[in-house]
Amino acid sequence: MSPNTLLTQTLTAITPADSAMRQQARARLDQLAIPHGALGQLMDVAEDLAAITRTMTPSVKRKAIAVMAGDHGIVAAGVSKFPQAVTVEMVRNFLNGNASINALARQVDASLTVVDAGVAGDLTELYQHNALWNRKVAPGTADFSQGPAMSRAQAIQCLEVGIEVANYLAETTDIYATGDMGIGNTSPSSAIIACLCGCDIATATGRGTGLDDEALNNKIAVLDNALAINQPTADDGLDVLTKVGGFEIGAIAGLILGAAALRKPVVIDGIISTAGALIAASLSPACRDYMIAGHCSVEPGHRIALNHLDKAPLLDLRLRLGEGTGAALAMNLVDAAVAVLTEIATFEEAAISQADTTITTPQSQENATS
Ligand SMILES: Cc1cc2ncn([C@H]3O[C@H](COP(=O)(O)O)[C@@H](O)[C@H]3O)c2cc1C
Ligand SMILES: O=C(O)c1cccnc1
Repeated sequence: MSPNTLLTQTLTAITPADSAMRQQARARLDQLAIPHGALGQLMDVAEDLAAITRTMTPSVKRKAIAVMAGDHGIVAAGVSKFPQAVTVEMVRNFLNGNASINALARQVDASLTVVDAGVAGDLTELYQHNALWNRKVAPGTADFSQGPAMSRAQAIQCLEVGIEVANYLAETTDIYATGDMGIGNTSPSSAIIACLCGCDIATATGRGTGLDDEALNNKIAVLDNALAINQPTADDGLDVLTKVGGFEIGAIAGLILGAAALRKPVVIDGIISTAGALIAASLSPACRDYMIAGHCSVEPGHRIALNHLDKAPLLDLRLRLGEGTGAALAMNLVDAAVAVLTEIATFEEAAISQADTTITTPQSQENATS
């Protein structure tokens, strides 16, 4: 990588979240007028937000969801239940405001940006739409069951698309969420997870949009063979993205890197977004600090990837959709985490009696007198 590209500048700008601010937040959370730790995972997110934003009063009001779209040559091997045309059709649906992500983004008052990172179909008539970015790297990846999905230059290009989106939105955004659209994209996601988490491809592969047993077995065989042909370097995110990735997955990884460089939180959606998160973490381990895992989907590889990133998902609702839906839903809980940190009084502030540290049970009284 040459030193002056957007990617290298962004990687250089990423530093770990602030541990002093994390400690300060934890100290306050420990003193809240509740039984110790009683708000559970919301308190962990509150601590993360303080460390990410370097303030005890983080704001996550201005929410931006970016849906990265791209197509996949590997659909020719019969790995998805739906035809490739659905990718374009769903992009149109997003722009008309009628998709699942539109409904859930409205619910949390989040903006929606749709990025053509590599859709196979022609979107020319839609580019006039302000919410759609034309950053088509190529009309779909190559079929990675035959050779690499993309060139190394294209992998860097799609990462930089995501960084560009993060930077463009930065001025009006407190918190990002990732989303994806691309028929066939659970296949590259499972392949990325197998490579970067070091697990068997069969354990990381699921039914996607609803494959039956026979089609699932075919998907596993296709992916197993694709990994044997491509031999991605197991711990090299750029090589893995190049050989078995997708343009929208690279753009998701770039969005995460961009958010981390800007010191803003980013809520990660389902298996496709989490595959992007693995690529991002492989390029910059510190960027993991800025990720909030929105949910855990039904796809078996998703749990493996979240464990590898050491991220506890906020929701487990049997979702298996993508588009950013799980991340949008989790934004409600991120709002709640801010309220926990900024609105709840401590024992001292609210003049509430603290827990007894010398609890007297009949047994301990007996011990004391004997
Ligand atoms: C109508 C429709 C809307 C979607 N929205 C998200 N996906 C999700 O399903 C696709 C991945 O599954 P697979 O790898 O099995 O193709 C992606 O487009 C993902 O975003 C959809 C899929 C369909 C059919
Ligand atoms: O985990 C996801 O987000 C997912 C699962 C199946 C299909 N599309 C997306």
